[in-house]
Amino acid sequence: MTEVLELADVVKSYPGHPPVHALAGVSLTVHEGELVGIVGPSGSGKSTLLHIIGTLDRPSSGVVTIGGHVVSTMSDRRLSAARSSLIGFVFQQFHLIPSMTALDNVATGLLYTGANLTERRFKAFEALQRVGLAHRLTHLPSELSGGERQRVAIARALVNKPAIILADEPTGNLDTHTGEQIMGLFHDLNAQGATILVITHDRELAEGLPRQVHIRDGRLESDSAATVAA
Ligand SMILES: Nc1ncnc2c1ncn2[C@@H]1O[C@H](COP(=O)(O)OP(=O)(O)OP(=O)(O)O)[C@@H](O)[C@H]1O
Repeated sequence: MTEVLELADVVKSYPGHPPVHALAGVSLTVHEGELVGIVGPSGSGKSTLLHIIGTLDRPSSGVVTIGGHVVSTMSDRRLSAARSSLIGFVFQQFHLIPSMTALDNVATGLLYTGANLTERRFKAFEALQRVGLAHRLTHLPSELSGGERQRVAIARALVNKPAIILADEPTGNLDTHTGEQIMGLFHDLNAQGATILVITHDRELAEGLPRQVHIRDGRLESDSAATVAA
């Protein structure tokens, strides 16, 4: 199986008296085609891990490899160019552009690829089809339900076929039923081959995922994949 993500002894410390070790030596391997929940209580280090896996921040020490690229030492310029092919982000608050149609919101996921507008819109259309929103292309975010907004955000995340889809509390802003539909969509996309990491404080949500990694006090507390393998 191909390794898509590897964290090797990742430490992230914030200066202070005393310093805070938000990540205190995290090692984790995720293979292509996995659907993994990273679960932990408030203050456990989830956001810090999200920023580091998402290449938005760098570890104090340790190595992060995504899709075969060592991103922890990559220059900012190369990272900016590569990020959308490495990571597709899905956030709790959707983060759509209010003045843009669903189609153009998704097409923004291809802005740094060099594709022209026609190509970007065509790929955006295909991505919206994959999330079941081919009938909502010209709607603005304000004309969509919460679940539909999150589907647009998921289409934007996957439009450039990133190595990993990284979802931060993706159901946190949705009612229970809609949240279950969004998790169902992640399962479908995963069955089609997408590698997906869901970061959440919600143990129940994580229990519905094939692999769960628990984090506490900046350390991996347990990994269901390791339990199965042991
Ligand atoms: N910029 C920062 N400077 C100093 N300490 C920080 C900084 N960011 C996070 N921390 C500390 O690092 C630890 C982990 O924080 P982090 O935000 O990663 O946890 P979390 O699991 O995402 O929490 P929550 O679910 O409440 O957002 C906490 O003790 C936090 O106070």
